[in-house]
Amino acid sequence: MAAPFLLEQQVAIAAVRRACSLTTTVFNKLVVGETLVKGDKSPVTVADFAAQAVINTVLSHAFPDDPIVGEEDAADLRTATPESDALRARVVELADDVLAQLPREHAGERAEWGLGRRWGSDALLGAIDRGCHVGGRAGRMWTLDPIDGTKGFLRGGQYAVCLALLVDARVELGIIGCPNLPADTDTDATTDDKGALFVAVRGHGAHQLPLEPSTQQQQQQQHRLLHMPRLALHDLSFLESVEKAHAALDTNARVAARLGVRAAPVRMDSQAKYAALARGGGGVYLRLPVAHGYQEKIWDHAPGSLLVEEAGGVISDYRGRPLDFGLGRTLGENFGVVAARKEVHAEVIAAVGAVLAEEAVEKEGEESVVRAMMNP
Ligand SMILES: Nc1ncnc2c1ncn2[C@@H]1O[C@H](COP(=O)(O)O)[C@@H](OP(=O)(O)O)[C@H]1O
Ligand SMILES: [Mg+2]
Ligand SMILES: [Mg+2]
Ligand SMILES: [Mg+2]
Repeated sequence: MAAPFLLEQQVAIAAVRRACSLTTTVFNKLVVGETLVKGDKSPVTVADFAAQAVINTVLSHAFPDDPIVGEEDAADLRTATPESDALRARVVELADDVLAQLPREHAGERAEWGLGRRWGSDALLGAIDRGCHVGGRAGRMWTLDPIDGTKGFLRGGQYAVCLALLVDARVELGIIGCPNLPADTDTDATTDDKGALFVAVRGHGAHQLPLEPSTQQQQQQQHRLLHMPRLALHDLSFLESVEKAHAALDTNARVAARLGVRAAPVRMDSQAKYAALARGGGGVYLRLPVAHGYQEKIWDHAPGSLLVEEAGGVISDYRGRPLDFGLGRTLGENFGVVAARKEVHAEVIAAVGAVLAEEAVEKEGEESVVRAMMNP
C-alpha cells in the first residue's frame, strides 16, 4: 500500500479492525437496556461507546498530540444511577476485552498503541471524551464515527466503523470497516463471506482489504484497488439512506426519473454506501436534506468522501459545492450530498436543481390554494 501516512494507516487499520470485532460480538448478544436514546432522539448502544473507547485509546497512545472529533461522549456513562452503572460496566468490559488481546505482529500491531492490557473505567471514559474536540481548519485531527448507521446495526443491516485523518481540513486518510457488507459484491446478500475493510489515501487510491487481519500473503491476494466504472446515466442506480427521516427519498425518485434511471434504488444504512459506490455499485449516492436546518456531521462523510474521490468519483453538496470539513463538528452550510463518477456528477446536480425548483413551485401552488381557502 501507498507510503504517505504509513504509520497512521497501520494504527487506524488496527483500531478499526478491533472495533469491528467488538461490534460484531455485541450484535450477537445485545440485550434490552443496552441502548439509549440521545437528545436528538437517535439511538446509541454500548457498542457505539465501547468502539469509540477502543479507537480513541489506540489513537491516543500512537499519536498523543492529535485531537479527535468523535460522535459520542461519556456523559451518559458518568451519571450515578443504577442504569448508568450497568451501562458503564458493560462498555468497559467490552472495550477492555478487545484492547487486552495481544498485538498481532503479522498485522503490524504494536503494544505501544495501548494493546495487550486492560485500561479500566477512568481511562476508557477519558478516552471516549478525547472525542470532544471542536474541529476546525488548522492542523492535524482525526474524526471518528464508532458506529455509523446505528439504526442499521440494530436491525442487523449495514453499518460502518469510520475513521479519517484530516490535515488543514483536507481528508488525507479514510478507513471504513463494514462487518456486514459482503466481501465480494454488494449485491449478493446471501453470501456468508461478510466483512470488508476500505482504505483510501489521498493521491494513492482506494483499496479493499480483508476485515480480519490475515497473513501478509493473504492480504496481498485479497487486496483490491477500487475503481468506479463508467456508466451511462440510464444505467445508474441510486444508493440512498434507509431512513426517511435522514434523506428525501421521494425527491430522489423524481431525480432518477428525470435522468432516465431505470433500476430501483439500493437502500443501505451508513457509509457502507460510499464503499459500495467506490467498488462499482450503483453509480450515484444521493442524500437530499429533509429536516429543516439539520447540519451534516463531519464524521458521517469524511472517510467516505475520500474513498469515492480516490475511486474516480466527485463529491459535493446538492448545490455542487465542495464539502468543507474545516468548519467544526458539522459541515455547516453544505446541505445534502451528491457523489458520482466524474462524467455524470454535473448532470445529477443539474437534475437535482430542476426537481427541487419544480417541488418549490408545487409547494407554493399548494400554499396559495390554502391561503385562498383561509382568506376567501
Ligand atoms: N435528519 C437527518 N438528516 C440527515 N442525516 C441524519 C439525520 N439524523 C441523523 N442523521 C445521520 O445519519 C447517519 C446515518 O446515515 P444513513 O442515513 O446514511 O444511514 C447517522 O449516523 P449515526 O448512525 O452514526 O448516528 C446520523 O448522524
Ligand atoms: Mg449516532
Ligand atoms: Mg454516523
Ligand atoms: Mg454513529
